[in-house]
Amino acid sequence: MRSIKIVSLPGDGIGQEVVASAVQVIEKVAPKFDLEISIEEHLFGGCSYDAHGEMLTEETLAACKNADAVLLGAVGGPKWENLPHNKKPEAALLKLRKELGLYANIRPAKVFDALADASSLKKDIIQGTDFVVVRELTGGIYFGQPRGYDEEKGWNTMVYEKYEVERIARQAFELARKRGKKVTSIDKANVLEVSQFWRQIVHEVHKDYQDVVLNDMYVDNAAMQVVRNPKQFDVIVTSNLFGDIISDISGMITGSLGMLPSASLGDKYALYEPIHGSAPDIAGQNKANPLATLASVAMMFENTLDLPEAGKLIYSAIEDTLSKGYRTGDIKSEGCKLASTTEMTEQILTSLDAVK
Ligand SMILES: NC(=O)c1ccc[n+]([C@@H]2O[C@H](COP(=O)([O-])OP(=O)(O)OC[C@H]3O[C@@H](n4cnc5c(N)ncnc54)[C@H](O)[C@@H]3O)[C@@H](O)[C@H]2O)c1
Ligand SMILES: CC(C)[C@H](C(=O)O)[C@@H](O)C(=O)O
Ligand SMILES: [Mg+2]
Repeated sequence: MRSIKIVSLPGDGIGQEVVASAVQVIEKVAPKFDLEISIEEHLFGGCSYDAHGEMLTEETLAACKNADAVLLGAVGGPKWENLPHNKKPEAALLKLRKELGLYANIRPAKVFDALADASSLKKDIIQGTDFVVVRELTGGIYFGQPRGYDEEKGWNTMVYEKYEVERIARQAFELARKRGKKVTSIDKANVLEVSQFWRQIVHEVHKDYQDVVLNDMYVDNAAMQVVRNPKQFDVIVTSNLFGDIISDISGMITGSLGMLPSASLGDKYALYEPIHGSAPDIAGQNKANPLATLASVAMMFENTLDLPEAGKLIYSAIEDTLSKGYRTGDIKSEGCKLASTTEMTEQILTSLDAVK
């Protein structure tokens, strides 16, 4: 039996609810693949601040560095919104990503067949959509210096070093090789020098991947193209801020933000998290869609634990549950069986035993 240690960071708001669901699924799947998984929960974000006066304690950080993989819910919420900028839960999330060197954020946007009518967009536009946003996660305007604001002005700096663009471009080309062999690099090279630089480096890296088609797209057009014709995309590679925005837009394709998982990968560590936030508007009401987090767990089994079959099993259970008509409120449609977070989880657990 293989022993695996996972650190879970439920965080704030619905983070607590969706990670509770994920823990049950991990515990159900692990024995099927001869895994002994220990899940160690730590405080992170606003809840950690309330308990310890710090959003990310040294202890939590050390635990993450000592784990095979980290599973995160979400952080933030109105309670901590008025703290100084660098003390907010969101700043702690950036610190965690930086400390763990998680430069590649892989955000798949795949439309489940059963949900082709959950989006307000036309079914023939979204059905069959399957692309991945490869978002640079530890650089760009999120981290550039100088940054700050005073009474007269506010400022941030968007910087990319050559090695940062090279390594994220390689991730995207490697991924495209395993998929549809097409990369779209999204930038704002018509205005920003940093984007011109980005484009130049991506094209240099492309010389090593001539079997993959590369095209460039400006971010404003890309935002429109993602909802106009999402099937044109295979792998999207882009900077930290543009990737944040483009991936949330994908929520319109998949039916909800609650359907979008992610893997944040570096050379040493891996963290898995849904792309959505703590959803204060529905927190504590047992309404959150756990499927983005469960799909993140599937990615964890596929990547870090090298068990693609376990990942597939979770995806099949999601497909099965959706095809039986179970839906949380965010993806509900006429005639569906409206389910709470816990009911959805129970259905997934049942499906995990039923599907192959
Ligand atoms: N990774 C993270 O920890 C993360 C990501 C995004 C936002 N945030 C933080 O979360 C807080 C709230 O941010 P926001 O409201 O802009 O974005 P959000 O993603 O929390 O919510 C946006 C909308 O989507 C809905 N939604 C999101 N996830 C859902 C789910 N799983 N099931 C059903 N509905 C879901 C919410 O109810 C809300 O209406 C902020 O403090 C923000 O900074 C954290
Ligand atoms: C909360 C925030 C710092 C974060 C980001 O912008 O990266 C979130 O929006 C995300 O997409 O994970
Ligand atoms: Mg975001």
